Amino acid sequence: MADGAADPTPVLTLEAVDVSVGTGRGRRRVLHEVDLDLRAGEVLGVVGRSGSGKSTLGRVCVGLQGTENGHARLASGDDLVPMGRRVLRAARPTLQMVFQDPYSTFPSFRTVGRTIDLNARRLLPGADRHARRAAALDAFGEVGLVEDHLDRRPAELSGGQLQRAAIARALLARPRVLVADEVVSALDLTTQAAIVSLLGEVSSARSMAVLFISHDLGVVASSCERIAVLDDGRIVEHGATRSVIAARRAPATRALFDAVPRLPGNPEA
Ligand SMILES: Nc1ncnc2c1ncn2[C@@H]1O[C@H](COP(=O)(O)OP(=O)(O)OP(=O)(O)O)[C@@H](O)[C@H]1O
Repeated sequence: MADGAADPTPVLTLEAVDVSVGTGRGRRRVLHEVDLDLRAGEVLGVVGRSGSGKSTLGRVCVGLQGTENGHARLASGDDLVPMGRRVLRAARPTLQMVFQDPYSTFPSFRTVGRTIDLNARRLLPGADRHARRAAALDAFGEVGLVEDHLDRRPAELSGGQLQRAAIARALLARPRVLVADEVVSALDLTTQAAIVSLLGEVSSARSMAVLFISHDLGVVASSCERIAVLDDGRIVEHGATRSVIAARRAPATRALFDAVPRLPGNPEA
């Protein structure tokens, strides 16, 4: 919401979602009965150790991951889980995901602007070249980039600038849900803080739900008012960040808490 407060109406609600992956005897369940709601204007943190199922959960939220049981309902009432191809195709642009490595989004041989324009052709059907460029410039402005950045190749931008460009690319679709999967893990601490704060700003300004995935409880705690802790594919704690961290009921939460480095002389850091 524009005033910075989250709208409690869910944009997406997961109910008892089970996911299994692999085939034959290697098939196994990696998400168990996950309940979660994503709210407009809110950055919801999902934290868990490596392999706990965070990315799988993120993919469920954008309709990229098939599920075995449960529902993933949009505010419109459409369910992503048994959703037919036609409905999913219509909903997909409003569900966007940004990944850890922005170089996977932007091929090295194209300017960033060219890649974004190729996406814009699909996401903004009917928009001519000038309208697409204007939309890209708008999105760039929103993430703190300028026109000159559009005309550079990925190697000519910093990691933080390229991650901003990846967020801008996702914003072109005017998403209702943005899944940010370890988007700051490869960045230095100052750039991490800037990107985290940018996600909060765009979520609030656009009344967009952001699912912020990280293995780092410190990063999530600094950026999300509400968090869910995943362990072995189950949400073991879920609630206001402050309370979850203060109580640290689940062993997984305690382990993540203990992994956050403390500065000498500042036990609270
Ligand atoms: N397509 C797949 N085939 C087989 N196993 C898979 C597949 N996708 C995910 N997994 C397994 O599911 C589990 C959850 O994976 P997922 O990537 O969701 O975890 P994660 O918490 O995001 O891990 P990381 O932080 O290391 O990225 C892991 O054990 C992973 O090996």
